[in-house]
Amino acid sequence: ATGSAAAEPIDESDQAYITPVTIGTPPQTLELDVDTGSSDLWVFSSHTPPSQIHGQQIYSPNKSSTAKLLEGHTWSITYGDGSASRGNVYIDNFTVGGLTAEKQAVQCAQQVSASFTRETHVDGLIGLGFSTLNTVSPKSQLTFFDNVKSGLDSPVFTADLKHGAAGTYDFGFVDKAKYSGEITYVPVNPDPGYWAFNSSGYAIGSGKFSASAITGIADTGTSLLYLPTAIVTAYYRQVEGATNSRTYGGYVFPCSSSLPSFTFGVADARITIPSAYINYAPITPGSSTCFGGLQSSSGVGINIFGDVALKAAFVVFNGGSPPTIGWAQK
Ligand SMILES: Cc1nn(C)c(C)c1CC(=O)Nc1ccccn1
Repeated sequence: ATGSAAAEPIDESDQAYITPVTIGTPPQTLELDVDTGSSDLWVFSSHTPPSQIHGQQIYSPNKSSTAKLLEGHTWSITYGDGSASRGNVYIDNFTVGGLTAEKQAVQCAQQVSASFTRETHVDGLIGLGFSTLNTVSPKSQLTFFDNVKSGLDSPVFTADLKHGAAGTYDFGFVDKAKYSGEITYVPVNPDPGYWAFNSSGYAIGSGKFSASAITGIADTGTSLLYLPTAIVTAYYRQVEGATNSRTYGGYVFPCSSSLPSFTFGVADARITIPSAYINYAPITPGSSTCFGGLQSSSGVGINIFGDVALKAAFVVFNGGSPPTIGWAQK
């Protein structure tokens, strides 16, 4: 089997991408944020306090004839940026891009933090990290990918995210039409539960490539690219008027500044992020001060190749044994 689903940016800065899914019988449609940086599939639901719902679509298990409460199980997750959610668990049919997991654990939110409430277009997350990270207790649950993997033509899913346009998540196949040149595969360390890999170095604009092993995670659920401070300060030294703002929590610069591109290595391959992707967004709508799409990972604790990096490439998440990750230009 194979599947293919759209990944729509929720706003003009591609802060997140949403993918339509259906849950239960009759099917209830929600739009979820595919997140390779976590492994919980959770949704706004009929169990979410109305005061915490601000335009999101909800899943009502009591309206699904195939929903079954997973008795005595709860979940609670806190993301690196401090956002959080928690709740109970139902088992139901879950379909993405024409692919159905019959008995998918659908985690219903009974509490979401303010930043999730503010994100009106995001009805929940589909965690596609390794199932070891799943927070359901007392028995942890499998991700959608792990539930459908054995039935896929190939045990893979791919991300083709775009800047300001709809991209796709494909399951079970690698679409040659979506990339140029070759895909370079590198090992993944599944132990932390993330798609962790080593980048081979970086270059700023047309500068020389600096070889250095940078361990990071490929995280579709994080907007920006977070790298070591030394790399980030070297980058913004080339940006007129850039400063590291404590007020805004990162590097900002005049929106009119011209920015260099940023290239990262994957083994001997090179992925170049166009400068436009690094001019991420005005700090507040209409401001002439812009926030950078490349920020330091020192406050994060881990290097994160988020959407700013991912949308410059075609990425293969290979769930075979051993797992690997493939990067191609497009
Ligand atoms: C932005 C950020 N800061 N720090 C410290 C980390 C670890 C992140 C990444 C992050 O939290 N991603 C996220 C947030 C919500 C849902 C899914 N993924």
